[in-house]
Amino acid sequence: MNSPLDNKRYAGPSLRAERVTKSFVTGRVRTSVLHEVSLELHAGELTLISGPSGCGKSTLLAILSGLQKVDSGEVFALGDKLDDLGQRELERFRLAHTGFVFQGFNLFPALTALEQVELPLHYLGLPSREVRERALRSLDEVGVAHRASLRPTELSGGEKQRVAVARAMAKEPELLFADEPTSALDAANGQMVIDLLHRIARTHGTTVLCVSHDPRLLGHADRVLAMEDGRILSDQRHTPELAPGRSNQEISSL
Ligand SMILES: Nc1ncnc2c1ncn2[C@@H]1O[C@H](COP(=O)(O)OP(=O)(O)OP(=O)(O)O)[C@@H](O)[C@H]1O
Repeated sequence: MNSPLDNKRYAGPSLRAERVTKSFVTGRVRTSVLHEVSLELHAGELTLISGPSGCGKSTLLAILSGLQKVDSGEVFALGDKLDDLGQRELERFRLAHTGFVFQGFNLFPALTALEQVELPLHYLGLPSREVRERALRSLDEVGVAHRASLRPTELSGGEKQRVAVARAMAKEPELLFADEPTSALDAANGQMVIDLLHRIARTHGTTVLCVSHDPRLLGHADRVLAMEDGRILSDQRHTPELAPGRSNQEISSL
């Protein structure tokens, strides 16, 4: 097995789940959330997992990203079996190879947009100059470089989510996970964020996995997995409605 800290360009499916089951026990009640879910995800694609509230989307994302353990079954990320990694190795794997975008942005109130993006790069141990260059490049890529010195209270919802995307991308992760990234946004900003995630998948070869119950996103993914009651019911490929020529200036105007 490769070391989990190797720079990974894995030729097979970047994420693979084999007959994954998961249940939660609350008091005396056991809730089965995932029933033998199997899937393969590939680099350079935006895959959307859609389905009604409570069907297990976030649990599946948490398992595929190593945040939660399976009850049975196996998960492979960039060729590594996640269950074989110890807690420390898993944390290092996630730091080096994964990025996350959440519904609530998860920005630190006291930090400027630039500092939010720089923070994980410092954790990676990169030299200060590279940290600054990468963070500025990442903010520029999502169209908010002109907001670099502002704190979250001074940013719109769409700008906050774009800073969160920049923070996730600055590490140049192979795997990018987004849990309901557009739920707190209006239609125009929601579309902008999903198109950004799609563009990132295409231009960086990133595996982007997005879970959402927002039907407006369906047309913006390369692939849609429809979930219900802890099972994947369908797996469809799309030609996404994308605006590839959108400039950063246009993005900034939203
Ligand atoms: N830590 C936990 N402890 C107990 N039950 C949990 C836990 N996490 C999730 N569940 C339950 O598992 C089921 C699936 O939850 P999950 O968050 O994966 O669904 P979801 O499809 O992402 O829903 P939503 O769209 O509302 O976020 C729900 O019934 C939820 O209450």
